[in-house]
Amino acid sequence: MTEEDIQDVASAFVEARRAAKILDAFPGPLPETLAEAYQVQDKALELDGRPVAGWKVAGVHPDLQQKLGATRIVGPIFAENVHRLPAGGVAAVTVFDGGFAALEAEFTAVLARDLEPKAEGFTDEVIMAALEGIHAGSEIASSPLPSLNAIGPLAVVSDHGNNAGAIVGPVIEGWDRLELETMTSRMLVNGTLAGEGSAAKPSGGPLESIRQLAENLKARGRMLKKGDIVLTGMTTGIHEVTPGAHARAEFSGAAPFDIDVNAASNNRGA
Ligand SMILES: C[C@H](O)CC(=O)C(=O)O
Repeated sequence: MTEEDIQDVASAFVEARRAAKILDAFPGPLPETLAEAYQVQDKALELDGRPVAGWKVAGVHPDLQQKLGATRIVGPIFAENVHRLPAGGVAAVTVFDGGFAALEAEFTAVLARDLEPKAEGFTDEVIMAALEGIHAGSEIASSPLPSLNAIGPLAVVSDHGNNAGAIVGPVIEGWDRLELETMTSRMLVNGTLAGEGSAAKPSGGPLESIRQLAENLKARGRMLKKGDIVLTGMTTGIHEVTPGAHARAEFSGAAPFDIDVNAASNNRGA
């Protein structure tokens, strides 16, 4: 991609999100590498200008991991799209009506302090020492481009990692001592069970997601800061929704929370 391509693709996604305008195709040449896709993501962050309160991490399909040289991808979460439900309750979230929209039950880390790189790298011990806790949570994944997820990780990274928000629910009781398999999750959409899982679903669990995110951000001259949140990867599936949907997220060791899905409008995009 040329510098002009990067600018044009980033600007098209930022404008489409700002105006809640649906795109009928990827707006320009698709990046050929993840390095190019992150250049688009960084340009979009620069053009958008809103404060970032954290990051989402998603798995890369095993068939694509070798070609892309990664097992995870990441994307930013804007502060205004973070819903905090410390005791459970209901979050009213927005998605792009006619675009891609999905909810995902995710173990969600909150940083108690900056995650500084150490000589030994971002080890489990280094990460655990920087965490305030791991919470029940949900990603609101949405893009103005309905085919974004189907096109694949290069497209997803280019459009803000396909993120439109996060719910940070109650802290998981015993988060710092439980085995990953015993930290279970399930999501119901419109009253029907949509999927079940556990913290073991993203290979290596939440700490591996945070480690790969920290390495990714370091390479981009960024870092995880005190108060940041991290959506550590879907555990029960990618549950596609449309405005008007209602969902419930249930995690072992935490009160449940509910989600009301609304359409983003041009004065409150995602
Ligand atoms: C819907 C996203 O593009 C995928 C994702 O967030 C995940 O797999 O996790």
